[in-house]
Amino acid sequence: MIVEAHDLKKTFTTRSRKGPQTVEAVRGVDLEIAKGEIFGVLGPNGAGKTTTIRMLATLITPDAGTAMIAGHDLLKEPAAVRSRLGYVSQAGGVEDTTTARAQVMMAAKIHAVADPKQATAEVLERFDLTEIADRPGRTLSGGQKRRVAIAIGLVHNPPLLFLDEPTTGLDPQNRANLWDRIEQLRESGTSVLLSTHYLDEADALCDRLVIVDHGRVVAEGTPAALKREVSGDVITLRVDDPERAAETLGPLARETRLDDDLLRVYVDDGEHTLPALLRALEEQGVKLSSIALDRSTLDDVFLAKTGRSLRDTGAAA
Ligand SMILES: Nc1ncnc2c1ncn2[C@@H]1O[C@H](COP(=O)(O)OP(=O)(O)OP(=O)(O)O)[C@@H](O)[C@H]1O
Repeated sequence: MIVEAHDLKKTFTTRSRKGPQTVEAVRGVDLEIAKGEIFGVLGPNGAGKTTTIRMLATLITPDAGTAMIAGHDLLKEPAAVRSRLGYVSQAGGVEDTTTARAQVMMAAKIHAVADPKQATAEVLERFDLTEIADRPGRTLSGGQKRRVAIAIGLVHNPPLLFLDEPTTGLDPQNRANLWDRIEQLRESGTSVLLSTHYLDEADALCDRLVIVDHGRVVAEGTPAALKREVSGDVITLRVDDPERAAETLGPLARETRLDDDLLRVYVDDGEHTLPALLRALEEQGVKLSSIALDRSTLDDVFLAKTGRSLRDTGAAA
């Protein structure tokens, strides 16, 4: 394991007009990241993803808990931990006035890289940034800035990279480009801890992930295992009498869930359950206005674990 974190906790206290207010941002998180894997932390806004990553990156001190990172104790050997990881914040951390090259070079010097000039040139080339390397940060596109931020995080060649919501705000093309680059990191042996509120990103990129909500891990596993655990397929129906439909279909399903006027029916094999399900509804005189069959998604996992949809929490999917 390159990261083994146990029972991490962090509470923030802020002053407001009503007096001090406390927010339990992280309430006991366990994480185990194997060498060479892309590990995801998926959750809605405010779930505690950034706080968790910042604790593991030595940027804030946990109130409780322990972690070993690349063989070093987070609390006792923070400098050793810091030298073994790259951290790319949500905002990106690219300055407006300095050139991309100067910013990467500065990071190389801070990390006491043996040949900073050479290491800078190499990492810029690796991220297709050589051509724009001598332009100031403010002239770069969103996608280029994100790549510069990753180059800054990787210039000292750490075995572990933390990416906090790396694709938020990027257009689909730049997002796809960054996904490819993150996958290349895995191929080169770098372990990646990635936070995201995008379901498709977690599903496409992560070897394993945790789903966090309100500062706690609510599910953990490979995307496929998590989806299997919830159920194979989901049949989503809009009907005139959802309660009666749910009662009728209960015996045919692993589980039924009513979400406003949408009825979700979780079954092992949707294709073969569908005819029986339609017959049952017809026999009961329930009128159907729409029906859809989907393979289950990580949102179904989130819904099953928390009782709400990740799409409804304000996080785009
Ligand atoms: N420095 C701080 N002071 C006070 N409260 C904080 C601080 N940092 C985070 N919080 C609160 O802790 C909770 C968790 O925040 P965090 O940024 O870790 O969530 P997140 O999952 O990364 O969310 P997002 O997807 O919006 O970045 C939120 O309620 C947030 O307002």
